[in-house]
Amino acid sequence: MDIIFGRNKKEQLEPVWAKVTGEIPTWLQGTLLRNGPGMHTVGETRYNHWFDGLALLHSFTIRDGEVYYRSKYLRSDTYKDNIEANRIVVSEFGTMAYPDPCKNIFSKAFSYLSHTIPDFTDNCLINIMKCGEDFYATTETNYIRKINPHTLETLEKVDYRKFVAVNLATAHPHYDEAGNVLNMGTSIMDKGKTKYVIFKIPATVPEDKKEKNPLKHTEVFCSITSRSLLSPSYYHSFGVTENYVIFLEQPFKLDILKMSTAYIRGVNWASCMAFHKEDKTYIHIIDQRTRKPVPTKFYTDPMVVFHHVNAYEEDGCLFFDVIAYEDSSLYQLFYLANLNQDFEENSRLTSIPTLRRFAVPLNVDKNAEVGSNLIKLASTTARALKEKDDQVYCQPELLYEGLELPRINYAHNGKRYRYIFAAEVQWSPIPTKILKYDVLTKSSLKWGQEHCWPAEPLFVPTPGAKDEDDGIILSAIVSTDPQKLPFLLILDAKSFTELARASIDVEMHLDLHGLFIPDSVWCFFTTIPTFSHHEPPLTPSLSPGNHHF
Ligand SMILES: CC1=C(/C=C/C(C)=C/C=C/C(C)=C/C=O)C(C)(C)CCC1
Ligand SMILES: [Fe+2]
Repeated sequence: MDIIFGRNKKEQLEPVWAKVTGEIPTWLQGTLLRNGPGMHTVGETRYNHWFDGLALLHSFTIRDGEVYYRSKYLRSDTYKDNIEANRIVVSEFGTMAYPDPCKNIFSKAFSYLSHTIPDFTDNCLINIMKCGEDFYATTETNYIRKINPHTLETLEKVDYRKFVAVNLATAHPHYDEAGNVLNMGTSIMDKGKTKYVIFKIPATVPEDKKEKNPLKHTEVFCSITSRSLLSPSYYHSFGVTENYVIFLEQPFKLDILKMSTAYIRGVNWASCMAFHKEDKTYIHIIDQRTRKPVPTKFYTDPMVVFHHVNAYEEDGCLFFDVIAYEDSSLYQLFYLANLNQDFEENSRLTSIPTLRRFAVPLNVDKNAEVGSNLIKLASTTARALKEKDDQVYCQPELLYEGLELPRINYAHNGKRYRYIFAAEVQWSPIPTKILKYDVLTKSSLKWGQEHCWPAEPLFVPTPGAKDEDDGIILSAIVSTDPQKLPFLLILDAKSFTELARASIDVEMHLDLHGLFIPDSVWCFFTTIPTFSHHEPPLTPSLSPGNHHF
């Protein structure tokens, strides 16, 4: 297991052709671009946690039934500083690092304390975000890194703080139909307040505006004051519907005082986060029309959510589906020391990830009896119990046990939907199968094969699709069997049967998240991607001249 998780992966700068078996649908043309940790040791030093690893971007380009692969380390400042020093010099989630061992530790500590919030890493290893015509590698700090999605080159380092006052931001933004980005971040102790800030980055900038970079037109959509100045909630994603935003202020919290002294105490950021099992989970529902939270105070039992699946409005209710845990043990499991030979014993979750559906009444009858259930629908067993003082206690419906890394047909984001594509996980954090879950019939289809560890399954719709599941699933599969090459799996999303696989002779890393860029998007680029002389010889159908750029 150490080999799969902890070993540094080589980058594959020259595109390498895959061996394709089966048939790739001819309409499927584009690039699957994904991100995840790839380097876990630098010189003699080793990261403690899998989420610390240096970002390795990889892409699978699908053209005319063929696939080629490449990968490249994100040349973040963190990467460059580490490589130059030949040791880890920048702190990550699970590893505190000391840039200059010769320098007087007190002077360094003093400079950190005087800032309260230290400068975070730009090792953007979690996801890829599309912002206007630009693509960014993202993590959860205030930094994102622009990348060239074709060559995987690293471009500008962008500090969110230049455009919106946030110290942290999620790696899971939402997009509306026009491509505008909606994201959330935490602003820590700014002007005496700690807030959760929802912000919008426009997809396009009006012609008459001087500043062409959409980020420069970022606007704050709404802010919610944290319940506590010094211990805001940690969150990894949030939900949207057509008219609302859903934010869970969960009892998995950051301790800002601990963070401000972590450096001198020699502890990592992860140790400054704690699950408060005695606290509630507050459900904030923000009305997009008024840009204000609805007045009713909704809450539920303590839980930890990393991934929101989807949400929608129907019959006067707001439904939201999340993958929830009973505690924060997931983050504990990814310490590399646990992901070793005795992995089966050391990496058991203490709570299994479950798909839970919440139903929130949008018009709360002030005169409803205390204790009454405000959800009067036959379609769900989720309840919302009226309490005194405008409070409503929400009890979810448990839909499925043992799934993570959920994706949907994004055309249904914020709308009524039926299918969830996810990785099946049981008591260990390792996906063993890919799953299609039907929230209507509560039935599932699965794909799995011995020794195969699938990555997050991504849905790509068929052009002109009618049904929600008209399309294909893409998932990068790594194998624990050294004899077996990793491959890009292409499933028919309806039947969940294999259409094709593209095996690639590289040591592929386990990744986290990414996106698919259909070839039609390339034509928006000012510089049309051309094939460099490093690339494999072009077949006539692959030459740029023959392509529909
Ligand atoms: C560096 C850093 C952070 C990094 C968090 C990361 C890298 C989280 C990754 C989460 C993943 C991959 C979850 C998957 O479900 C914090 C804690 C935000 C704040 C302090 C500085
Ligand atoms: Fe995630």
